[in-house]
Amino acid sequence: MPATPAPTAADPAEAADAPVEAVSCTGLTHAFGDTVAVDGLDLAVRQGEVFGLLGPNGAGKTTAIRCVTTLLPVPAGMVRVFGHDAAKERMGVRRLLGYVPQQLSADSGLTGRENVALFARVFDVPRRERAARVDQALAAVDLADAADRLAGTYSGGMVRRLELAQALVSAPRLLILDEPTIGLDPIARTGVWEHINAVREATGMTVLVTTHYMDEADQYCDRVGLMHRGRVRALGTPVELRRGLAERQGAETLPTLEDVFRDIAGSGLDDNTAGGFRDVRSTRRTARRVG
Ligand SMILES: Nc1ncnc2c1ncn2[C@@H]1O[C@H](COP(=O)(O)OP(=O)(O)OP(=O)(O)O)[C@@H](O)[C@H]1O
Repeated sequence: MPATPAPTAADPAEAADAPVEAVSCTGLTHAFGDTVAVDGLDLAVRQGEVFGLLGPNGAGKTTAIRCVTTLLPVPAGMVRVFGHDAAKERMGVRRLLGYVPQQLSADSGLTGRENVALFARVFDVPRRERAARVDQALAAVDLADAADRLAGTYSGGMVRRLELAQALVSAPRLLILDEPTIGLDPIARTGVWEHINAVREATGMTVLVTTHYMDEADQYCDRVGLMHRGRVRALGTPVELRRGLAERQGAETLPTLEDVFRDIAGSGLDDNTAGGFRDVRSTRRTARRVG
């Protein structure tokens, strides 16, 4: 009796059943003048996962996610969000996502509640649902008690949680966070991640996050892509990547994710990234935001 062939990715039945990826980038390229920030990026983020895009300063992380959010055009290649073409269906894509950029998005002269309500209006949350949705978003990030204080009186961690509430008020299927914990103390960093995870578990939302903090990625991301010079150079769960390096090196103890990155980037880590993966520029931005 002939053996039943194993299904392959080319199997039309399986392809029809396969869930649409939350984010799919194919050959994405974006240049600023002579600087090629993203250079033929291939990336697939699965529905419901927390995916970490890691890499040193200038790797192209922010540029790539700005293409996914439609804030930057897609000059070459293809970007899809839940199957929608980011170049052709910009509004359709925007309705599916919440975005917390590195730059200031909370207004220090408004209360926490007013900040979130503003986003509810901008993102077309139906008028009769708005007050309840604003309350829910504030509660989800533990800011209900501080909701009527001016955001200018918030700590750095509270500001980041407020920005999270702004992104969550439209109930996005995909939450994109650019360096959500940069410049925060360890307790505030943990708080931000716990709130992201709680909302993800409650809603099944997909999370795409950029970070320099390899320890956070190790702890909180289901899968990571290590980006260097405009492309993802290694992809997998944190443990898979760490075990892979241990096998290559014949090491008895499990290396860290930072070791994996150093192995992949090798001598390509230049002066801009000396001293590890701390982002001085972003830290300054955060200092300005919360100062
Ligand atoms: N608006 C811009 N104009 C010109 N060059 C830019 C612009 N934005 C980014 N670049 C350049 O593109 C490259 C990739 O930058 P990008 O901000 O995407 O990297 P990143 O990985 O997010 O870095 P960081 O962690 O420092 O934010 C860098 O060389 C950067 O200087």
